[in-house]
Amino acid sequence: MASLINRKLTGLVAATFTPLTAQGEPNLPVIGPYVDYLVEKQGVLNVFVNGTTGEGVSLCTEERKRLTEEWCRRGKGKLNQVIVHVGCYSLKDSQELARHAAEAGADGIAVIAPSFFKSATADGIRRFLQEIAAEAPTLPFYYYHIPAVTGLSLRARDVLEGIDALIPTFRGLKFSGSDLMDFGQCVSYAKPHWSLLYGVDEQLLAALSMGADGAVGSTFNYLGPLVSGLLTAYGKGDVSQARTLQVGARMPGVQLYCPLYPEALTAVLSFSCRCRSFCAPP
Ligand SMILES: CC(=O)N[C@H](C=O)[C@@H](O)[C@H](O)[C@H](O)CO
Ligand SMILES: CC(=O)C(=O)O
Repeated sequence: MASLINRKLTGLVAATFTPLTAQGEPNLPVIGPYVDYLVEKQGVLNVFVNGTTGEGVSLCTEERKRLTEEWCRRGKGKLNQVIVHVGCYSLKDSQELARHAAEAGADGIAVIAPSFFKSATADGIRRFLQEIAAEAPTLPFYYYHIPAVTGLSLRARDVLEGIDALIPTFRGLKFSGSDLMDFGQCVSYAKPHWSLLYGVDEQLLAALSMGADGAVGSTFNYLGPLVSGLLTAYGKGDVSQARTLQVGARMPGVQLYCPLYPEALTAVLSFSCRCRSFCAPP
């Protein structure tokens, strides 16, 4: 088997939602059917767990660990890659989750920049990421850039500068921003073994044309076949068809402008996986 670190992540990655019970506990029995639903109905073979859509930062580390374990256990032999978001405000919590993800059998980890106390410099962010990545030295590591949520004004390209010297496991970027100039500069700087994954589903086609290797998004939970068609059309050079699929996709328009989106997504998936689930407050 190719070592984890050498497997390039491409194609669609579903940013999974987190099913909770009415008592606010992770609804673990839903994860098995959720995996089957993604594979069989959506044709999506990679997941990004405990991220924005998964409301990871609203969960405690114990809950995140239980979810990680269940996704890794249920995904085994069915999913290609389970990427776990381990970013927290606390460095030590993030390190603990990074170690745990490795033990649980995750295929990679990702970290968002902390955003309450914002690290003013790219160097500060790189060091924060380095201290987490070092705790899981066998796992591919991805930086998760999502400026509209973190409020961080630093360009992703600046964070990438020299990052592989600090983080030998660095394997790419999840870029959830609409600044395609910054994204293009990341593409231009990237090493061939990095994956540049785009995260604003509504303009994926534009990011493909800038060089995206794949995409991580919430809408691939329910628009998998359509977006796979978009990737195929683009791959064949049929931009007209890809555009028809992109603009016809009726994507929700960046979630942040749509405050009820997590609730709506939870409802759709509760229905699809035939179970009732809830979101994390607030
Ligand atoms: C803010 C946010 O959650 N962005 C997601 C990924 O990063 C996207 O997948 C969006 O959910 C998607 O583009 C729908 O607006
Ligand atoms: C879209 C995404 O990557 C997330 O929800 O974390």
